[in-house]
Amino acid sequence: MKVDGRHFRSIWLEPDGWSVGAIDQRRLPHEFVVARLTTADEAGEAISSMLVRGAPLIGATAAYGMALAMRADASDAALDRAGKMLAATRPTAINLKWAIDEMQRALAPLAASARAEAAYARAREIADEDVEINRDIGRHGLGLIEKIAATKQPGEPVNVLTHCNAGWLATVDWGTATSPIYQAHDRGIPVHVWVDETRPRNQGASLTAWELGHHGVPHTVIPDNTGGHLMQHRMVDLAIVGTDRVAANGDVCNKIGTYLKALAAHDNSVPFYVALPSPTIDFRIDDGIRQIPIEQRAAAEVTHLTGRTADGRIETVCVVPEGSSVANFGFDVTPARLVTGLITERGVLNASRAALASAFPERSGVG
Ligand SMILES: CSC[C@H]1O[C@H](OP(=O)(O)O)[C@H](O)[C@@H]1O
Repeated sequence: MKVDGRHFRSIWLEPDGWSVGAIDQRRLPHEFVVARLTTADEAGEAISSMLVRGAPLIGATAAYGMALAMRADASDAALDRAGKMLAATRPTAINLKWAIDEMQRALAPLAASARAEAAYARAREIADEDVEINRDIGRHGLGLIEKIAATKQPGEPVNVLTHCNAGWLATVDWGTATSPIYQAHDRGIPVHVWVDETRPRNQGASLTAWELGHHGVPHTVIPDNTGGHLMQHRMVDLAIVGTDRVAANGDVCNKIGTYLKALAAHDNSVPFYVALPSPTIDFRIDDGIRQIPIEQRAAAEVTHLTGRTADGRIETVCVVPEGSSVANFGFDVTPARLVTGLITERGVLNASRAALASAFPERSGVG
């Protein structure tokens, strides 16, 4: 997407042909800083520290991490070691495992001498495929927005609520939940986005708002607990969120708080859509609530806030009393029955095993 007139992806191969550039998302929205990854360990640290985050982007970063590993040491042991190290960075987004499996499938049969070049080629393919997939997600989701826009008065916006950041910063480009929004906006359809701040890391307030602002999309940042009130007062036409893993039965794992939004949407008959690329589907499991591992992150993400002071200094402050216990569950699982539809690169599907298997037969046979 464009930032101040320049086109960016969230991650890219540098002109040197081997090192990897990435936007340091921990510094947004106040500082636009680009990081340069030169080793597999740096790629792993970028994922663990959330320098990069978002299921598809985590996968693309791991793919480039495998390429960086092969550049340094293309032995079987190094291939195995890099895969294990990167897979251990974060447990919930299945795109990470998918990308590592894809890379190992491409590299294992090759002679060590051929692995580095092949690794970079496959990593670039994974990144480019993500862009195309997300563009198609946007095209299918656009139809949903267009249908609602047809019921509005001229100039009256379609009000979309989203949670966390499932924008172009969470992917290589376009985003998943934001792709339909960008495509509607770019076609002149009035849209307005309610942006859940999304505690504790505030990916909505600091990333989604930043993205939408740079793209000129009208939006309003709201405290996480506001969505139900807005839905009760018919101020939300539909919700579109992203996801880190979808179980074969259509259960959806996403940033903590998504389940509560889905409950409020169900109670107010607000359509609740989940946008996802097919690598996010985990056909190996069919009970998301019991089987998807939920990452628990550091207490400091809850107890401390980082922001910019009025005189421009970046500061971190504590907002919780010493001695209080803290729980920081990163994700929750929304049961398929609360999901109106899954917006994928192959169309808008029911949140069901039959619909997922029919749309992605080549993947549903995964043992
Ligand atoms: C397009 S996937 C976005 C998905 O990933 C985010 O999690 P995190 O920021 O912790 O990587 C969040 O669940 C988003 O919906």
